[in-house]
Amino acid sequence: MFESFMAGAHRLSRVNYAPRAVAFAISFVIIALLAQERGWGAWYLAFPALYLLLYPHLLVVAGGFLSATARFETRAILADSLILGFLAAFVNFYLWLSFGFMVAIALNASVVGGSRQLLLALLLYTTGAIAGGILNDWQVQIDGPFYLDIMTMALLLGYVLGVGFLAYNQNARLVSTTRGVEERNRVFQVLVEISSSADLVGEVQDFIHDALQRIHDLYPKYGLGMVVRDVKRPGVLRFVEFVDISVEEQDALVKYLSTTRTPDSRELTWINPDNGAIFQMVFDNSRVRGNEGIIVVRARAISSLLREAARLALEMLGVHVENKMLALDLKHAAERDPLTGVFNRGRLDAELASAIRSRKQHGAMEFAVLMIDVIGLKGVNDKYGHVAGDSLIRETAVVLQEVCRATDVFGRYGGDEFVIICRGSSLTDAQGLRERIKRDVSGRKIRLATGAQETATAYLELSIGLASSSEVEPEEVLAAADEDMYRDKKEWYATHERYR
Ligand SMILES: Nc1nc2c(ncn2[C@@H]2O[C@H](COP(=O)(O)OP(=O)(O)OP(=O)(O)O)[C@@H](O)[C@H]2O)c(=O)[nH]1
Repeated sequence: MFESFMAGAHRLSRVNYAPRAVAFAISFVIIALLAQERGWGAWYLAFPALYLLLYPHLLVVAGGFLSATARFETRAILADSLILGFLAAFVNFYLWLSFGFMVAIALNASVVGGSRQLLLALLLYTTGAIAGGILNDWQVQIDGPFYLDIMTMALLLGYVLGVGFLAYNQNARLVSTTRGVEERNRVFQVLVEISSSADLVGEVQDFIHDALQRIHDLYPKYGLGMVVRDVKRPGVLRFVEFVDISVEEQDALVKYLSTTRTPDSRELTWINPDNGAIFQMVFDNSRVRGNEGIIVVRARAISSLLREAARLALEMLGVHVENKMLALDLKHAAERDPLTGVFNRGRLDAELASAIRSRKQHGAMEFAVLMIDVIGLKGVNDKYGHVAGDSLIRETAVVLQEVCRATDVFGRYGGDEFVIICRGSSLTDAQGLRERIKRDVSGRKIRLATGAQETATAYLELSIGLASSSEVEPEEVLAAADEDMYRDKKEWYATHERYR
């Protein structure tokens, strides 16, 4: 009940309440004992009783009632100074009590308001003492019975220790709050860094690696892991990244996560049965495109802040993985030929431009281009229909792709024409590739789909043109390869007269 009255009071008033109430109550006992010693009448205790026993409680309730600020309490301390000065005169300046009052108000005022408040408090204490002295005809009796001296000293000591203890606690709380705020700021900063790094880092895997590394820099004592998996099929782990976790433990974690469903609470503690290591896992709940993010922390327990950071990082990860996958899909769609799945003309042009640039900047970077045309596509179209023609184009792409080296850039230039760009290759290398195609691919028997489950066969015939930057200007390589291809085609028709 009283607690609820007090709840509205300022924190400073609430902190001061208990020490004030206790110290005042003991002061009253001392005054009562002194009154008995000196034979003062009971009526003499009415004012001290009201002030020392009742006032502290009324004060804090009033503070609560008025929803008072800290100022209310600093004013109350000044009022205490005046009244305690008055009380000092009232007890005929009994030395230990007067001294104790003064020390207490000086201590209180300086802790709460610094030197200005201290000066004011001492001034008011003196004023109260003078006013009380005048009213009390300057009756002075500074000594008291020994046991009261000791009691007052003990009270004073207890009060000083109490205030010191409170100040220490307040300070400790302040330090821990400051630490919390600092940590929060660091976490926030890292999350911002992760977010902005997403635009710089190209691949999702690199992004996850980078994000995890940054979180690890923040919490270096924990081993960390980040996993993106298919929500419906937990066994399908799309991305897995670990920092500061041994290979054996990585294997155990991957195995465990492949078979574990998402817990309802989105949190899990897992103990590796092999070595007893404890892992905390936080699951992301925004299932972007059917994926789920998991952050793994090797720790007995994690702070709520780290948990919160993990959640935010996962949310961000979800958004960025989504964006990156979308961008990859778009990039894939933009540079691929829909019929064959190999690079389209746009990508081939870009690769060619890049090869031309390199050749111009670094003279040694030679490149060669092979232009390949399917002979007789029109005939296939006419004889078996366009489905069969498409099938021939697709099969040609497959067999040519097989013959290319990893460094070659292969694509469909348009219609029945394919291009291979050989970067960093000499003319002899490219000639070798052309020979390989002529030998291994040309003349191959191809099965063509002609419609509903029907097939036909055709022999793949190719005319191949070749040009290299070692022979012509880089910009002219493609046109030269095209020209060479027509020469080759003519030659083919010359030797295969019946196809005319
Ligand atoms: N089925 C199909 N046909 C295509 C496609 N693109 C182009 N063509 C056809 O392929 C033929 C290409 O023309 P040409 O190169 O003159 O025909 P060709 O029969 O290969 O003649 P040569 O190359 O001179 O031997 C044209 O008839 C186009 O209509 C395609 O995507 N699918």
